[in-house]
Amino acid sequence: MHNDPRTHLAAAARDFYARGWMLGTAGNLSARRDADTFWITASGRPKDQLGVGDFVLVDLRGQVVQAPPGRKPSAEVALHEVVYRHVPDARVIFHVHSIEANLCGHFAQQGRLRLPTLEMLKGLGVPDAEPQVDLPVFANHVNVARIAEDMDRAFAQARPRVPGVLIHQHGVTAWGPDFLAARHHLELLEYCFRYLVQAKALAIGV
Ligand SMILES: CSC[C@@H](O)[C@@H](O)C(=O)COP(=O)(O)O
Ligand SMILES: [Zn+2]
Repeated sequence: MHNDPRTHLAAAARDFYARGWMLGTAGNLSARRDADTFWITASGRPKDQLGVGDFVLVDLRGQVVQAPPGRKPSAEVALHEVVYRHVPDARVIFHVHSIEANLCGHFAQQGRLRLPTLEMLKGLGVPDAEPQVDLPVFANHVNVARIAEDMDRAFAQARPRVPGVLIHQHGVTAWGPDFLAARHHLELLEYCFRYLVQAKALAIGV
């Protein structure tokens, strides 16, 4: 039970809820169980109170493999599938709704958000001295399958340079090879978002 990914996902959800990133049931988290399947949060559950009965096992085509009674996979499971299919070393995915991520969507141009040239981008795998890195920003369709199609098409052309994407007026999705790396990637992106919002408020060019 100690190494059950569901326990780690529930702990991450409590942490992110406390940071204000998963309020009102928002967001969804997943972790690969093996090459073909991953655990994902059940839809509509309070993210500060998840137990092992709040996770659904699905395969990479979105088929439910195992679900506790009355539980359905996250409505956004298709977005997790796209990431797992295209990014072989993604084993954990965190999707949260922070205020700063949503404000930053408004700073995007042509579907890309230029990240600030911060030392911390090294933690996102960008070692350049003057990093010029864009985060992909996808439109938020009511039909989640349409967002997944857009992501699938974009990832097929080029995987994002950093381990994350933004969905406009919705939230951020970050991933990593393990729980700690995925959390660090999410924290670093959220740091960039806070930086951009505050820089804008102070009218500082980044
Ligand atoms: C608070 S509504 C948010 C949802 O519409 C959705 O965007 C979300 O992140 C959570 O959906 P869920 O089906 O619980 O995984
Ligand atoms: Zn969402």
